[in-house]
Amino acid sequence: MPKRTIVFTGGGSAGHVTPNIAIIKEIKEDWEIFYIGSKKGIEKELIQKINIPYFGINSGKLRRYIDFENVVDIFRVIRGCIEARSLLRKLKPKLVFSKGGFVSVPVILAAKSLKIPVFIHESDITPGLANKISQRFATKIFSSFEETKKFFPENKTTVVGSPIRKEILNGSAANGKKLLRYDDKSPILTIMGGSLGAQKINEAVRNSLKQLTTKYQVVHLCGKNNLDNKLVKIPRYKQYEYVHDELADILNATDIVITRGGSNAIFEFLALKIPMLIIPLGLDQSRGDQILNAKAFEQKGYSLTLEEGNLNNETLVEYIETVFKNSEAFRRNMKKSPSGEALKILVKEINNI
Ligand SMILES: CC(=O)N[C@H]1[C@@H](OP(=O)(O)OP(=O)(O)OC[C@H]2O[C@@H](n3ccc(=O)[nH]c3=O)[C@H](O)[C@@H]2O)O[C@H](CO)[C@@H](O)[C@@H]1O
Repeated sequence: MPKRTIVFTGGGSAGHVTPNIAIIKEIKEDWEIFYIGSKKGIEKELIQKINIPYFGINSGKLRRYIDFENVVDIFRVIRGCIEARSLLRKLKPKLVFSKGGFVSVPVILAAKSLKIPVFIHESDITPGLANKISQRFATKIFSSFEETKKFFPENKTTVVGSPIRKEILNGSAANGKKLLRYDDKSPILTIMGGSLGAQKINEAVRNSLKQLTTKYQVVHLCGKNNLDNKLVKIPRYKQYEYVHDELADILNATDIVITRGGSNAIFEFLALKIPMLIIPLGLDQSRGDQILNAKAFEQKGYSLTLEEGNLNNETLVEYIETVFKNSEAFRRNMKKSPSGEALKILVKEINNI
């Protein structure tokens, strides 16, 4: 029997791509898979790395306010819709699966116009603008957080959790330590500033390196173009722009983490039971979704939150100390969290279409 065809979309940041990758890896034996993303976004590199045919379309950044760029972007979105429609007519998918991000909007509009069913997944507590627009065209909506349900029509929304790439759960701590050339004696502290890095966290970490490296062996995932060559010789400090296959081993070797409040990252740390200090992106740079993600995790006793407005060298060291002291309690709470079935549920829903 010929394989059915599915088109995935989503991009702009890794958080709108890695859950798609988790699903793609599970269904690739049974489905013909294509990806529609932007021409230059991070999704292009991530998807080509797993050998899935990739189509780049025009897409405009969606903003909540009106300015000249916005007007130009409306034309880009229209061009994107035309391109997506012509691709979908050619590929004839049974389903479009979207993880959100602005590139997904033209794809979903095109799918709707061709009567192709659309599933969307929202990772954050409050929906992003793309998913807010897309929800009315979606056949089914899935979310990571229970709290998200109220933003979507009840009859088509299901809370499933966050689909996590299986390899993340199957890493080896021993291989991670070998890769880092770190020993078993001091705890390993990993810093992940979101897939695009995080300037303010990078600065605070680098200004506190003396204190941090005295106690911890530090791994700093600092984002593209954020390496600091002056620091390469510092003992017990390793920096990477972005890690791919090595991430699973590094995380499995990690004792404690400093992270942005990006939903996928924090659900991965939860699945691996790594105590977190979450420094969410502030309201000046986002709609505040990470602050809510962080609060929800803190309330459940998985993490501590340090708001970016209060971030400096002293508070960073002080808060990380508190997380370290409470690691056992955090781990105990994380062990009680509902087990991650998201991937299994989504694969089943896709196969049942
Ligand atoms: C600035 C911005 O808009 N951030 C949003 C974006 O974050 P961002 O793209 O940072 O998203 P997440 O933290 O959710 O996910 C990052 C993903 O990248 C992976 N990773 C990261 C670093 C690395 O070196 N290797 C690697 O594989 C992580 O394992 C994770 O799977 O999408 C999230 C999910 O909608 C939102 O919660 C964030 O608010």
